[in-house]
Amino acid sequence: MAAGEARRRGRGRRVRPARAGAELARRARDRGRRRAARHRALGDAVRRPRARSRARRPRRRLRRHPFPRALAAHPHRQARPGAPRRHTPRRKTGRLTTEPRTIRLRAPDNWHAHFRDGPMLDFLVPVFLDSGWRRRIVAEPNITPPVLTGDRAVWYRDAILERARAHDPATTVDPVMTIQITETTPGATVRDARSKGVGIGKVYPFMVTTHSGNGVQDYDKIYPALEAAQDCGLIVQFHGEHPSDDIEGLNKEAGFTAILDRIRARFPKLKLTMEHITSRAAVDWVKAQGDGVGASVTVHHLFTTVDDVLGYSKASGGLMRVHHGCKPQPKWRDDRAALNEVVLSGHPRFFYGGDDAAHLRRRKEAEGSACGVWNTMAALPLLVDLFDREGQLDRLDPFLSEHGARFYGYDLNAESVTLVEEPWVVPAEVEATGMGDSVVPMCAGETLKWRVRA
Ligand SMILES: NC(=O)N[C@@H](CC(=O)O)C(=O)O
Ligand SMILES: [Zn+2]
Repeated sequence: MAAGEARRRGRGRRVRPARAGAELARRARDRGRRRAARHRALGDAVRRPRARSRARRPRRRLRRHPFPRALAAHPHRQARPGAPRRHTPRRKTGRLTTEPRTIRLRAPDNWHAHFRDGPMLDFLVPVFLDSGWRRRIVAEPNITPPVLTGDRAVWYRDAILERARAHDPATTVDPVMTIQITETTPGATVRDARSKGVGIGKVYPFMVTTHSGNGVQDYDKIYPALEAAQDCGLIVQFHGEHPSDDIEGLNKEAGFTAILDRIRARFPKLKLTMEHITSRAAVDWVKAQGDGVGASVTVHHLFTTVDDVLGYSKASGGLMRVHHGCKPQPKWRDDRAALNEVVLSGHPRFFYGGDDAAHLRRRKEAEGSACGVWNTMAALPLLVDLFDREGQLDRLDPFLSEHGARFYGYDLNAESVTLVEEPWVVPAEVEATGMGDSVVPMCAGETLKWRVRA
């Protein structure tokens, strides 16, 4: 997004997190009072029971081409000046016609997220909780210095939990610990980390993404660590892009499957995840594997293509959109179609991993722009809208909170998160307290159909 554009958008507002929290709480109280008043006046239940709402919505077959519709409702279309705003249709519930629909989800897990460190950590943790991410969140290890050992992972988890408890003393958030596996990680370090409760090892390719200067060039060199991981049951997550300069950027993910084939042949019992996949090639590769291979999918890769980043889509208005830029970069429409199809089909080895990757505005809107999409706030509203439009709401809980939990060996969450079908304007930017800057969220300044209930 061009500098200053968000400010020009009248609908977007700059929100201070602390004030935003108070404001949300106040609005929630007001809503509760209004709802109670309506109950008293009308003596009726206003919230549609979930079972009934599902029963009423006939299950549609998965569209062969979900995108025309997804594009028509693409959030960026709504943001264009002068474009008609879409309004949430009010559903009729008996006599009442004004109460918005609600959906109660099993509390979602997020199998890939960046909490960062220092003041950014203080800033981000409350946003995760307020945006509905209140259970398991995989804490990526690419902080400074990186998380390379079990001891540092335990420190990081405690640091995240401390911030979470300060924001909400009753928090149920569960930061899932990771260690980064590099070419010099000894097997003993993997075993030690596992004994300290670390469940995931993370492999970044050399110099492909943020803080990946210590990433892997020669995958044979991580075999001792992978062997230990296979033995002690550490699941390994791969940022699946080939580090070789001989393989060009948009082909790096498809090219990486050759590396994974070799790893699979050598360590057939190693459980692994191909993360934040973006291509039909990756979808097909993961589908062709057995139970030991899973894949995480972000929300931005379900919605955007490379044209949205490079400024070729109508929605981009002909401008390069750095806030959509991330690694792996979104690919072509057919790749996005493959992601949508597999996720909406309910395939049990595909689960949500947001790759929530906040960067300060000055790091994004720069020559040498940092990669990463900050989707934490918009993710759940966008996913509910997508699954709803495709008539697949029944498959949203599995995608968000069941497939991943089963793959990683956890019980299903007992908690829930509620979303309300009410237009919600995503802030144009959020002040990054104490950092003299802000962070621009996905769908900045745009109106989404659903919002997370505080
Ligand atoms: N996804 C990104 O584009 N960036 C991530 C790193 C990563 O997960 O690749 C980040 O740390 O900002
Ligand atoms: Zn990431």
